[in-house]
Amino acid sequence: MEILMVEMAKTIWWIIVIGVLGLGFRVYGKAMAEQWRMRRRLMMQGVKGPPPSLFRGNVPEMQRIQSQTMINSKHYSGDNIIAHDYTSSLFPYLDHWRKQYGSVYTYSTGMKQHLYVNHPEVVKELNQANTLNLGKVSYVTKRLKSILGRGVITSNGPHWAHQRRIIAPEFFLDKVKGMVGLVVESAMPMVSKWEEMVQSREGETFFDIRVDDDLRAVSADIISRACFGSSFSKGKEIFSKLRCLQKAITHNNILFSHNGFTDISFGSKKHGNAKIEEIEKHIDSLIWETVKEREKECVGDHKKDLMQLILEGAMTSCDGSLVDKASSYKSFVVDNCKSIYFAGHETSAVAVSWCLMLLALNPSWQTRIRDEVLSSCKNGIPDADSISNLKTVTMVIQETLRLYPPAAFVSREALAETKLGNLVVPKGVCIWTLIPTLHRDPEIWGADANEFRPERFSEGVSKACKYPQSFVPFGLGTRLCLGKNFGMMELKVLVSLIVSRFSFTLSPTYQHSPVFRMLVEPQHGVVIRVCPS
Ligand code: HEM
Repeated sequence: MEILMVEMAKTIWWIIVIGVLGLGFRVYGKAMAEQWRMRRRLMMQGVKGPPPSLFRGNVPEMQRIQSQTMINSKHYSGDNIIAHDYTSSLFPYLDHWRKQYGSVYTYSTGMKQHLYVNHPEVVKELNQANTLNLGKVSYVTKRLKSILGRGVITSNGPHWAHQRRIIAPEFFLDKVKGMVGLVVESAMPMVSKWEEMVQSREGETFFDIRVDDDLRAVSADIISRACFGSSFSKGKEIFSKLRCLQKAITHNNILFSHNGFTDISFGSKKHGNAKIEEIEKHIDSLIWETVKEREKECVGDHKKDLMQLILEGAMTSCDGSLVDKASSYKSFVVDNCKSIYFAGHETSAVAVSWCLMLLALNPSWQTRIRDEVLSSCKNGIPDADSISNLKTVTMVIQETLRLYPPAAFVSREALAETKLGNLVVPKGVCIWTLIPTLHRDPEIWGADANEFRPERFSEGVSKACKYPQSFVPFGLGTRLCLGKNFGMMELKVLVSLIVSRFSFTLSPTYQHSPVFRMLVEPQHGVVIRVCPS
């Protein structure tokens, strides 16, 4: 009898195992078949691409190309640095396939079919597609959940549209103009600190400054004060935790690592290790504490800064039916604060670092900026009026954003079948536009596309290149960067203040090594060699 019971238990156990495996294979098989169907539909429209393996798509080839590139990596210096199209070292497989299949091709990472789009005409279509059918890539937003939550950057559909409507007014041009003074105030302590450092080295012929951390701190201060008022006293801690989180998340390739069965079954948890979850919880509670402090301080008496708009927006969202119930008041507020914190400070700080690197290699442009700032701005300090006269500064910043756009990709997922001109993109396909490649395409920018020539922007973007819609440092279409005006103003102020006070070259200790950590940033920082004037 006992033996019979054991045998029965064993049989039941095997039935369960076989049932679960069968179900798993069915789900997996269905998802795989879907991917193959998407690929076939794209190929029938003339889109080519590397042949994928059955389970892992083109991931093995991506890994092989990537490791080959690491072995062959070169050392860059001087003019070589500017000419270096770093996409060939950061995303070598994309570059490899572009040369093989052209500027529109398809590839697979197993459970995801991708469409690479770097043709100016198709990018234009993407720019003009005024539809909620193109959202952010869902598997990437899952992986970034700890840092951006379900805020405006990562959400889609009506929930995204609602959040964007709440945040957008804070960054209208007239509002941004009113924040110039605040940006100057935040930047001056750093500039004075650098001046003191240089003066204290009297007698020495040069002084090296690693600019990145100081710029990050200034940019963090700016965004805290501009968007969240004085109540963000915990800002410093939040920023340093966000940076830790960014490094922890980008330890793995967040964009193109293999998305297999585990991604379908376990979603974001697969990548969530204990360290990431711990930092996330810490950041969320820091933000929530500051919100509570602010609510306690006084009610209804606040100036309408971004924090106030988000708080009011969260109230209406949670009362109404626009947002599904899971999105509570707390996560609405925390996620949007986190998003603005991240989007608003890393991007600007990295852009100024790259700009100083390029100016260090081009001292004649430093002189032109210095002359312009000193002649247009009282005491060399920009204000709401003089900032719009800084034409040379603007050109240099545009050229920096062309050669070193901090955001490497515009990415979208077709949430429903979508038409881009003549191309029908099946539902579920992820679309990738590699911004630096588009910005260095000689077809668009001419034979000098790999050179630093700010004068190409002297008559605006429309005259700088053949297809103006291909200049996309702030992204494109309906998801265009919300902080574009604010970011440009901030860059102009910082570059003007620094360049009008210091002449500098690139320190020999600078190691040119762009790295992708959600943004393309200088892996070892930018070190400038300041010469006392
Ligand atoms: C140099 C500075 C900056 C650069 C290069 C930059 C770049 C970008 C890019 C490429 C996107 C994605 C657009 C797309 O998918 O088409 C984006 C989105 C966004 N950026 Fe920026 N950004 C900068 C500064 C800022 C600042 C200062 C803020 C806010 C204070 C900000 C807030 C946002 C937000 C909220 C989004 C999401 C918009 C949406 O999905 O609707 N950015 N940015």
